[in-house]
Amino acid sequence: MLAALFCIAAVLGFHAGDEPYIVTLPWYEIFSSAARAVAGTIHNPFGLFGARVSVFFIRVLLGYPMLLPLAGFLVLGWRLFRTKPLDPALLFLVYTLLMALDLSAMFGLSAAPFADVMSGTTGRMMASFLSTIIGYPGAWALTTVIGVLLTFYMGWEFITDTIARVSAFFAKASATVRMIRAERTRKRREKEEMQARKKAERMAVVLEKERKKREKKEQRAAKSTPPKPKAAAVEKPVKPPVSLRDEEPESAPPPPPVKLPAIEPIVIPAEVEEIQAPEPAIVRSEEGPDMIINPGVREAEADLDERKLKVRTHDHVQYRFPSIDLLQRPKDEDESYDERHLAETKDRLLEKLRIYKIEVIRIATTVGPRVALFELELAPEVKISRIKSLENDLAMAMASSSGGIRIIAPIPGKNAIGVEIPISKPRPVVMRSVLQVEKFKNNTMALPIVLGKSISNEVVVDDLAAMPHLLIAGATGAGKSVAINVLLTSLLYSKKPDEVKFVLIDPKRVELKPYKLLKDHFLPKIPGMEEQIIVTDPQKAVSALRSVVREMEHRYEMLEKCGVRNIGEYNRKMKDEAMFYLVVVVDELADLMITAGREVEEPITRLAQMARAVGIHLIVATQRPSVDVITGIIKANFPSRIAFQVASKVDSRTILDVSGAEQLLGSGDMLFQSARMSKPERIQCPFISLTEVDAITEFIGDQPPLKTECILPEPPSSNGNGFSSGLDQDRDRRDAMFEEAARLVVLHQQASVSLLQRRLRLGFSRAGRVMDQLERNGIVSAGDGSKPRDVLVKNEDSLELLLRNLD
Ligand SMILES: Nc1ncnc2c1ncn2[C@@H]1O[C@H](COP(=O)(O)OP(=O)(O)OP(=O)(O)O)[C@@H](O)[C@H]1O
Repeated sequence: MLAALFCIAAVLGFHAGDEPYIVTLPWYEIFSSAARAVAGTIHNPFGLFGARVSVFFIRVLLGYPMLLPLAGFLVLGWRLFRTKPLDPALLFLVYTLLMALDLSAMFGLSAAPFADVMSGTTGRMMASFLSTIIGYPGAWALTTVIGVLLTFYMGWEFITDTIARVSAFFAKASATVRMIRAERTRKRREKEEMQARKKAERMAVVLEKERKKREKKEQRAAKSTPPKPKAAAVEKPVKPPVSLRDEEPESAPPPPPVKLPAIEPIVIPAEVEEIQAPEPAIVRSEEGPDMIINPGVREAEADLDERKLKVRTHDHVQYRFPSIDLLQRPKDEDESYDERHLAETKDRLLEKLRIYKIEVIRIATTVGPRVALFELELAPEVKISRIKSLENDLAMAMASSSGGIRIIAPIPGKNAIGVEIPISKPRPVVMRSVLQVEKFKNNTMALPIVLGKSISNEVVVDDLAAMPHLLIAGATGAGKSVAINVLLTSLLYSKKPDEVKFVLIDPKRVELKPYKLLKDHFLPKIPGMEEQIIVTDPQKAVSALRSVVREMEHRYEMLEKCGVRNIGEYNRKMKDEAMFYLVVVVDELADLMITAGREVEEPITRLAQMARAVGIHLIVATQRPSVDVITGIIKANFPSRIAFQVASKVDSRTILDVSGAEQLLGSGDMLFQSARMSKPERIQCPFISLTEVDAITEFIGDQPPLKTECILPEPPSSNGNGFSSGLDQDRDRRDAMFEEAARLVVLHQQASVSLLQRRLRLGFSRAGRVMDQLERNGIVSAGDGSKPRDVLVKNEDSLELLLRNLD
């Protein structure tokens, strides 16, 4: 590589002025005293030797086209240095050599002034030979055709690949710059919003002070008015116009007019005037405090198609990520809200609170995709416990025919209550809009999944690997299947087929059908159930789950051997033998629990308890949120849960431990609870249609399959639960590829899982198992972290003897 680099630099440093000295200086005299005498006059930056090399390449060989094969050598050296497979680099080297010959012959045919440095003696000789035999036009035609054919058949892939890499590099760089800019804008906007909010608060205080001052003046004025004997009622102080404490019964007669001193105009400080800027909007109110409408989060958008779409898998298959254009654009991008409806709702809320004698000093609202959250800050003397006891009454009092009202009392850490109320003009959330954000495009999560949009319109993206398992429950038709499609689609848009695999269990037989098309890319095979790409039979589902448990046990052994604690560390250490993540999706746990009960609960619990560290994660959905399906033990091991609309408070408690899901609106309106959240968060799940799912799966299914098959371990027989005993049986049973693998490692005297993967086209797990069997049978040494194993059998004869004895 260094030699190629030096030659390229020397050729680029070629200077015609050096020629007279060099032609008289043969190679063997380069270190002589005569050479030293001319050294001072050499122009080439690499001295005498550089000049000698450049003259040789340019004058004697092929001229400047020699740079092409030199670049070919450079690529070859680089791949050697990185210990990567050499086949593509060798092909490129042959291509560059042939192209250099062809180009220098072409330049040899031309009469251009620079033709001599572009063709060299060899090029000119080829040109004169060709023109003598087939004439000038014939020679031109032949060299052109050869050049085109060579490029088309040998160099095209490399050229397009290089262009793609370069453009991906620039796209990444520009995305980073855009992200930094967006981040700065976001921070600035946040700061402005914070300032505006503070100003609004200050304004509220100023207004409150002015109001109190006015009240006092009015009271003083009323007192100083001489009493009129026949009009005792007028002695009553005038009630302040704005207060929730204003508890005068509606039937009371209006106070008679009193001549009040002229009210001083309220001087609004300059800074308060600024608040009337559009963000945040303020809804003025004649009764009760003004309402601030929070602007909500504006997500930084990003074009997902600008990332590198064409990638290579570990087994060197080209894979293309699905384009964002397979997803439909939102029909209506109108982000406006109905301010009148908000003001009316706020008035209704205050009216109800007034009945309970609760004073509100500040109101703010955030308008989400389907509901608005009203945050009501209470006067300091109002006790939170009182609010808690009123929670149900308030919900009933505000109840609308469509439901959807949820009370959060108190909002964690605040003396405020939150009331979520459906808005009159819902804003649909579609899959495309939640994927086209910086947050998703530039995420560094192991398994990024989009959950939807929060009430503040923030796109919620979480890492399934950190969750580490997800339970989804809700009544039929509430949006579970759409949510599962959303989760799987998020992973398909961000992960390559060698990074993640799915085991799909669908007792309902219809929901996950479209994913059949992913069989050559994302779905591993399970021995004994090859015909069931998506597992639909409950008994087979048990076997599939047991097979995953085996895989988990096997992965633990691999981590132990490598001396690491989790998949992240393992993949960092064993880059070429990285483990893929495995996501197990069960759509309808109830159907499985009814037919297989304990048999299914056991592997699910085992996986939920242990599989996190080895990159196996569960997504389990059910439409029956009852305790016989979501048992205590399952619940305890699924700290992250999603509840869609359910029929009763009891169901909501079964899923989330709190009520609230019974008040949801359906159609993707959900509550998400994770281990790190104190209260569930309301999120609108994006919508993705079956047509879109079909388009994505067809797009992936049409691509060339991976070379290595991914096969999970054979599940233990269904008699008894013997997971660990199954492991011992597996030790005794040798893989069908065992002998072939043994011959391969002995022939190459090299033992690595990636060699078995590549040469025998085995999946990662299976290759790992075969390697373990080779170790147990004394063919290779035990693995020691990242150090390669030794091959203990030194020749093929000894191996054949050993194999015969094994049988
Ligand atoms: N996120 C969403 N946005 C808009 N509409 C939705 C959303 N999710 C679901 N829907 C609507 O609700 C319908 C039913 O959704 P889905 O099939 O996901 O329900 P489900 O909970 O899986 O029902 P089941 O348990 O019967 O399979 C969808 O066809 C769609 O019209």
